[in-house]
Amino acid sequence: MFEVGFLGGGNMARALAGGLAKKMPPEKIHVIDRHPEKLEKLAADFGVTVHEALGEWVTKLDLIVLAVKPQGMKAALEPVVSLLNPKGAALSIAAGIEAQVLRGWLGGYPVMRAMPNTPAMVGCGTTGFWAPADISSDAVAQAKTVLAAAGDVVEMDDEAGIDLVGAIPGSGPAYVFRFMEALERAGTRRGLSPEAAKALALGTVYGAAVLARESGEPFSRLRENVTSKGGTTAKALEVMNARDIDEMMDEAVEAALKRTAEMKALFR
Ligand SMILES: NC(=O)C1=CN([C@@H]2O[C@H](COP(=O)(O)OP(=O)(O)OC[C@H]3O[C@@H](n4cnc5c(N)ncnc54)[C@H](O)[C@@H]3O)[C@@H](O)[C@H]2O)C=CC1
Ligand SMILES: O=C(O)[C@@H]1CCC=N1
Repeated sequence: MFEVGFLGGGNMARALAGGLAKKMPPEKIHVIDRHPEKLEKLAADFGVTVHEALGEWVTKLDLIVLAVKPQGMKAALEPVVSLLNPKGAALSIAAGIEAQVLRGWLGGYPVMRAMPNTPAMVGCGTTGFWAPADISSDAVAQAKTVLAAAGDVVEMDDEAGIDLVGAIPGSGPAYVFRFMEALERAGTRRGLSPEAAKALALGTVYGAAVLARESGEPFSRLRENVTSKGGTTAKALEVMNARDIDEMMDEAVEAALKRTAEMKALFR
């Protein structure tokens, strides 16, 4: 079994390490973070090996997962370079920093990229994964093992696919939560208690998602199943269509992609 280390023990690392701890010996999962309280919680919850400082342990890692915020990545990698296991590889989950750039910061070390999302915290992640052609099959298999422990993994043909994964399932939970907030507000405005409004909005989205997944039907068919001719749903959908929800989502995804391009340019 391989040894994996997470550089950064924040939200996403916690999600991935927590999932992985159920699939492999947790002591083979290492995490370093600047916040001792995050490390204590990771060790207590999952039994993973935690470190407050870099050291010899890094030299034994087969896979190092780069899980700090993009802005702090370059500084975080500098002291790591001299400790890297020459037989290993890196997997970055950071948005907007290209593999080539990371590879440069890591002195030529091989770098794969992934874009997870926060539902990974409950094992329901949707993660995009891409590996350059010169990465060893062992490293690819290890990276996929790490990512698959937190949900579905979709392999991308090229690195640009990672940007799209970022703009759809990566940021997407926030789009859905924003919709849930709006539905909840529509309830409270009409006199529902906050608890009831929250439960109704959550049940709506949860039930719709499970139905879509289990039935495998096209979303349009599922929508039609709800929409009786001349009924209430049709009237509500008329309002949404009049505001052009397709155009709105398209613009939202485009804005996320534009920001990714800006970030990539900043880090080049
Ligand atoms: N939150 C999300 O929905 C998604 C985040 N990502 C990416 O995942 C990465 C991590 O994001 P989050 O987990 O949300 O951030 P976070 O802020 O929760 O975690 C980052 C952690 O890195 C630690 N850290 C920073 N510099 C360090 C250093 N030099 N050495 C050791 N630890 C250090 C911080 O203390 C923090 O705990 C980011 O690059 C982000 O782009 C990717 C997909 C989705
Ligand atoms: O907003 C962000 O930059 C990160 C990347 C995908 C989700 N969160």
